[in-house]
This record gives sequence, C-alpha cells and structure tokens, in this order.
Amino acid sequence: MGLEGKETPSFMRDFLDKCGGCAVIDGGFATELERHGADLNDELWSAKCLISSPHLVRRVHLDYLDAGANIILTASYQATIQGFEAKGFSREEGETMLRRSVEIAREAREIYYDRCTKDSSDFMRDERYRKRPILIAASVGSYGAYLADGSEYVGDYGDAVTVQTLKDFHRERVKILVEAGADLIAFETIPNKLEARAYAELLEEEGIETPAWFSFSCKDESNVVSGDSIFECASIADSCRQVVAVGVNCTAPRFIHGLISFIKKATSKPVLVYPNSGETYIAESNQWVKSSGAAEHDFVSYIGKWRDAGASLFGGCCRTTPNTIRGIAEATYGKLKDKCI
Ligand code: MET
Ligand SMILES: [Zn+2]
Repeated sequence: MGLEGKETPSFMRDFLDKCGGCAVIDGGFATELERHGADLNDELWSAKCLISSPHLVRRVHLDYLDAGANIILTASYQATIQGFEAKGFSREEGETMLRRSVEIAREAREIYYDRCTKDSSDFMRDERYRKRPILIAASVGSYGAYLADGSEYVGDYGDAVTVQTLKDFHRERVKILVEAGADLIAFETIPNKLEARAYAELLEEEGIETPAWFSFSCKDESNVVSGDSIFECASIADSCRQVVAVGVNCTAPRFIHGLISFIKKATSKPVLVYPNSGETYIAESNQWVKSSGAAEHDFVSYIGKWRDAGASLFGGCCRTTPNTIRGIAEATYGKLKDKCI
C-alpha cells in the first residue's frame, strides 16, 4: 500500500478536490483527428499531425475541452526522437516537435479559458464549470507504440530489450516534454511490467519532479496485455514517488470493473480509467474490429459503478469521441454539481 506523504506532495488529490471529487480525461485523440480528415496511416500515427497539421491538433484539444475534459493529453503518444529521425528529420527538429506538442495543448487551454469568459450559454454561465481546473498531460506512448506494429497490445519485446534499453529509449523525450511545461506525464498503454519498471527508474534517475501517471493496457480483468498481472504492475507504480495516479487505458470496458479492484489492492493512489470502445485492434490490417458480445461504446452508464469501485479519473481512449467525454462530464459534473456522482 502507498504510504501517505510518500508520493509527489498530494498533487492529484488536491486537483481532484478542486474538480469536486473526480476528474474528466479527454477521449480518443487520434480518433478525433481522423474524424477531422487527418490520414494517420503512418509510423508516427497521430504525431504526424504535429508536422502536417498543428491546427488540427489544437482543434481536437479544443473539442475535448468543449466536451468538458479536465485533463488533455498531448499529441506525443507516438512522437519520439527516434521515430522522427527515421522519417528524415534531424534530432533538433524531433525535439522541436515534441516541445510543440506541449505548446499546442497549452495554447488550446488559453484559447478555451479566453472563450469561456466571453461565452454566455447556460453551461458556461456555471462558474464551477467555466473555471474548472485543466491540466496538460504529456502523453508518452510505450516502446511498442514506437514500433508501430501493434506491440502495445501484445507487450512482448523479446529478450534483447531490457530495462536499460527502455530507459535509454524514453529518456530524452521525457525530459523534453517536462521542460516544455507539461503539468503531468501520462505514461500510457503500458503493456508489461518491464516498461513500468523502466519508467519508475527513469523518473528517479533523472530527478524528475513533474508528477506522472502509469496507465496499462489490459487483456482481461486481471492482466495487462503481456500477461503480467495488473496487481504486480500497479505495485511498481505504487512504489514510485512521482506517480500520482495509476490505472488502465485502451482496454475494453467489460474488464474495467475487475481491474479497478485489483489496482485498489496494490495502491491507495487515485485510480484512472479511460477505456477504448471495446473493439480490438488488428495490426496487420490497421483496423478495429468488433468483439463478440454487446456493443460497449456507450460505457458512460458504467461510470457510477466504476466510481463506486474506487476510480476517480474517467475518460476515453481509441474510438471514443467528444460525445463520450461530454457524457462523462455530465455524469460526473453536470447532474450533481456539489458532489461527484
Ligand atoms: C493506442 S492508445 C492512444 C492514446 C492516445 N492518447 C490517443 O488517444 O491517441
Ligand atoms: Zn487507445
């Protein structure tokens, strides 16, 4: 169990208090870029838009802020210096693009707050909504995301990839994102305990004080995609001082309830969940296919149950849209303004 006072001084608890008990994370970022016409069939995926269409990146951030998000994730999920270099960019250009991902999100927040002061709709007239706190979380996708072959949903990097390989791979990008002024580092779609350990050691070695969250991609209600147990993975997150929240993302909604229970056994840090639509990603065809069983895209109705199970940050991942996030914001904020859910 995490000891009180061990983590980066109550950053997330203070934030959650300001949000009224629970916070709204944004939804599928790449999904929304595609809805606006971006072609993301590329090794850089959503990060490609940092080069080709930064205005769309800003636009998507604004879509999610308009939907009620308290936390927006930058377009850096698949942005790595190594990935940009493979595309023919210089190291400096790669670093600039990483910094831009944070700057664009910060610009969007400025624009949004500015717009709020001028908007007089009913929703915006509610001061608690209008002045709600908004954090910029620098997205750090896993090494598997950089490989751009769906590895973040498998988590088997082979014996040649060690903790040291992963630390060296992520080191510079994490430092750049922090220096660019992110409020939080969102380590997302972590597929195995090896990478969780690498992140924890990296934060310590580099003396990074920016708070971080660890979010795992899971294949059922007790294991991350590699087969490592979520309990073990959450325990690694629990023992990392900089980690202020632990959870799961890009995971089918049907597994979320069980996963929350296992995470709660490993840590007392706040728990975050931002599931995907419940479809499965097929790397070979670069497509999402429906899983058997009921459609799960409308998981908004489960938020109350997940809250009761102990989660306090809610959002969406791949194939979710601002509509999902609006639903979550209404569930957590609109209906019961004085108390979360
Ligand atoms: C494959 S998970 C992707 C997470 C990332 N924040 C995005 O929505 O684009
Ligand atoms: Zn996703």
